[in-house]
Amino acid sequence: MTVSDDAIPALAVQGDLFDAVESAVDEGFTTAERIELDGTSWIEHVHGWLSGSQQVFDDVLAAAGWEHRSRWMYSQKVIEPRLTAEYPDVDDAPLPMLRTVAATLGSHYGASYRSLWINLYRTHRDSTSWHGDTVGKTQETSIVPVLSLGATRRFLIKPAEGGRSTSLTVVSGDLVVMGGRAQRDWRHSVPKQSTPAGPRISVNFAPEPTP
Ligand SMILES: O=C(O)CCC(=O)C(=O)O
Ligand SMILES: [Fe+2]
Repeated sequence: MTVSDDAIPALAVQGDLFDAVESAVDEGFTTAERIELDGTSWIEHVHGWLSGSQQVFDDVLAAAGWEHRSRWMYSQKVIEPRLTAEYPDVDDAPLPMLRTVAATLGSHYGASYRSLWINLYRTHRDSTSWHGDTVGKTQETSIVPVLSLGATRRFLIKPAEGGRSTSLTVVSGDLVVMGGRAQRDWRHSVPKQSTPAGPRISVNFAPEPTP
């Protein structure tokens, strides 16, 4: 189901024209903090990677083609607790700057990012449950970057076979990157929370298979 534009404005955070800041990424990834999850998987938290992220949030919120997806789980149709916009080709992404972002990520992580999907968590009640990204089905190892915009939320990752989860508190402009076997051996999620939060957008980049 495509969400009509009428459904979105209530979420828009009032942008002040005079506060408009140029957005820019840190090409040196100087604030990257890497956590080795195990011998073959890692997660990296790049704090404040994108500056001027509020402007990017506003622009993506307004321009993306949001869909409210549902899928069959056993015999029940379940509506996902978030909105999504998918762009199999970054050239069709709602903002040209996302192409620059994809290219910068590609050269830093030695991968090629063409395809992306964007999530909108309308409130603290929206979420993404435990999963590994589909790239894990076809690629033994992969590097999946996720750019956060808007409200602060928790990003969790735990071993696929169960165990303690590692929690990252992710603020607007932060980048979270999962690498190695993280999509096969680990599961990640953005849980619902009881503390009220405004809307958050995550931009997820899928790596092309390496030839
Ligand atoms: O929103 C996030 O930070 C992660 C979303 C995610 O893992 C996904 O859509 O596959
Ligand atoms: Fe994911």
